[in-house]
Amino acid sequence: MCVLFTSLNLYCEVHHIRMDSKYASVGVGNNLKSNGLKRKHAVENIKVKKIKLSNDNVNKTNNVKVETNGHDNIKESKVVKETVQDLQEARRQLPVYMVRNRLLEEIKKNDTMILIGETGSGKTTQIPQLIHEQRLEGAGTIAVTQPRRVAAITIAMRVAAEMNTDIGSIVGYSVRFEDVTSPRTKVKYLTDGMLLREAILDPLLKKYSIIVLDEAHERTVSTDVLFGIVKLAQKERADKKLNPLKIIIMSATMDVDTFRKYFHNCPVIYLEGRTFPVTIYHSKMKQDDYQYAAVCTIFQLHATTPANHDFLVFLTGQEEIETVMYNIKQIAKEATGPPIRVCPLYAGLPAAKQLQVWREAPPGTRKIILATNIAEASVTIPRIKCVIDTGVVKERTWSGGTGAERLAVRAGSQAAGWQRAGRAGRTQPGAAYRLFTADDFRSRPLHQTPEILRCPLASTLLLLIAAGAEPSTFPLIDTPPPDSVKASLTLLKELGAIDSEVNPKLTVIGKKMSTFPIEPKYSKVLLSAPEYNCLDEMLSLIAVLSSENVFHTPMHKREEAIKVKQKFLSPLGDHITLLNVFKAFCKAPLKKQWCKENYLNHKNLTYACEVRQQLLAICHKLNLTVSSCGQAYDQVLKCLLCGLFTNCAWQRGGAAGGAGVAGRYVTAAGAAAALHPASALHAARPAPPVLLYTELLSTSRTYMLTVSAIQPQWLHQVAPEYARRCRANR
Ligand SMILES: Nc1ncnc2c1ncn2[C@@H]1O[C@H](COP(=O)(O)OP(=O)(O)OP(=O)(O)O)[C@@H](O)[C@H]1O
Repeated sequence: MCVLFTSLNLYCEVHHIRMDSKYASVGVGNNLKSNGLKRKHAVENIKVKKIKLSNDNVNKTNNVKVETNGHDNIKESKVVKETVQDLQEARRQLPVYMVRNRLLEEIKKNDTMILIGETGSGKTTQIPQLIHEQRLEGAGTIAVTQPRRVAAITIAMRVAAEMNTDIGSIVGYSVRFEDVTSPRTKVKYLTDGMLLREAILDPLLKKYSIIVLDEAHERTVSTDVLFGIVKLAQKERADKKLNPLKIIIMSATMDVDTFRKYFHNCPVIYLEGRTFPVTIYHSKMKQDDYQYAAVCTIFQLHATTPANHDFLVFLTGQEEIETVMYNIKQIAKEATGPPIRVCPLYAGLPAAKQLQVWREAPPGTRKIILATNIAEASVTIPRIKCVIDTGVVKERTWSGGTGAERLAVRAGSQAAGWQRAGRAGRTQPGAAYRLFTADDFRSRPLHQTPEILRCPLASTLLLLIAAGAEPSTFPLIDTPPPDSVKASLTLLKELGAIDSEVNPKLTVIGKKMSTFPIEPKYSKVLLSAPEYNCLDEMLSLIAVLSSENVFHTPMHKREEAIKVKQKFLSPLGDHITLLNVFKAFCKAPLKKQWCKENYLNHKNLTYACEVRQQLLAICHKLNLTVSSCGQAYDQVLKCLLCGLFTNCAWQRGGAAGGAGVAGRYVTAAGAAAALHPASALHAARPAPPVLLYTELLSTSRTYMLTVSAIQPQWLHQVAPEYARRCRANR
């Protein structure tokens, strides 16, 4: 087991000042040529403001103090919690804090500005605090958006601690299903999706006097839409002589040219310097198996570094994280080095479990965090000394034409590489081990493709229309493919959410749909459920469908896991099977143990319970009657069809094809699709003539995921107009 690295220490000096650089992706390192970032994207001939840092008072203190007993015996170390003084001292060392007066001047002067500063320099935690200390927000509130909920929560907590105040008072956060703010809140961290939801109620976002759009490089659909919303809100507020809106766009690695053009050539402020260096290592040779390479690297480092050096490993998804976690635990039994605590971190993990990553491990124990790109930007996980970057990311792309999604593991962008490396070097000097070569890194695109160019747009368009915008004229940085927009508008029209595809307005049902933070097809299902007397079942089912896979099929116990799954299987298909699982989980007294015995994922089922609670609260607000249809599962499937009627597939050659063509279907859009081998219906004979699928996924073939058998006439009963069109087209 050996992975060879070449050391490319990009830090010639720790507190570097680049007086000549106009390049946005400052990332880590001061040598633009050697880190592969060319200046071809530099903004030429613009008024670039540079804030120069002084090295004088830069003092490398770690704000988690480790008291040792005089020698290097880590096991006997005592971790001391940060006091208010410690926190203030740590603040003073941050590059942003050191140039606060200059920065505040710029903020006062400009209505809109772009701020570029290295990872960990203090943009997210300090800028809003500094603004508030000067009361620049006036009577309004400062909103700071984050692409991910875990970042919004942990940063708000950090800022509240630095300001020595309770979370939810002056500093608060608002994320999907959780609002920890009060009328006193002046600094509010929130996900971009939440601000977008607020824009439905007030498109001018009048309660905010300053909006900080952080991690702009991520280009999530919600952030892209928000750029347009705040730009329009700023103009309209000025035109109507309402309270002015200040906009600050921030990142360490953004494409400045594009943003600057979009925001009327606003000033760009470059902030230089970071507190701690990060040394970058690249693999000397190409690694064919990045999971294997990651495990090798973990144990190489484990044997040679002190226990208080925690590791952060970037992987692509939950299954991969669980496999690597299993391998680490097995190898750790015989490996030399301190005890290990492995913590997963991915979007589908229940909120409380995600936050466990921020808990201190017992002294003398090494924490190894296995994360998806949820931990790539914004977050600070104290004690992370080594980042292990597999260099890959799982990316969904969607075809508006067939409605199929393609899920592929791809090489990440250079910006992602710098962001990942930037998770080290935040509370102490760090290192990033890239499991790919330097040449490979240099050949990668600078930035990833914006999400808006590759994902379904129905949810976003619904919110946009709910906020009173006209999709065809709405100012977006990048225009999504016309067939994506058309397919999404058609879907909204068919769901009854909008009155027309041209100049659309929300219908009554569309307005209700927009209050649910889930896909429109699912909110339509919930709104239809009282009619079928099954809202109780649908809440459970939609909650499970909004979570990650609840089945746990370990490679080494595959046969047994499949055998155990049989007891939940329904001949009607996967949806009722999932309902059986969820009902049994809710009844089980010792849930963790029960999940283990039944090869079910305890975390994902717990997350589904959380989601169900929140959806139920919204249903109560909308006065929907929650009742159960008992065992009348036809009702459940008909109700599901109310939202998913565009997801039907017919057996090729008709039902007469029998068992010979099992698994070969054609969707309403004309795409050939097969039943996924994991489906409860995969072995059904004769194969059901019509299926309802939840997702269509293209890998080597196009598969239907989470599927149920339906009666052909149901489609006519539930969506007669659509059924007629389908029949005419088939
Ligand atoms: N939860 C935390 N625990 C300990 N230190 C923290 C925490 N959050 C922030 N810090 C400290 O504050 C510094 C600044 O963090 P901040 O998130 O403001 O940086 P940033 O410039 O926004 O970084 P990025 O571009 O990566 O988002 C960190 O480098 C770290 O030293």
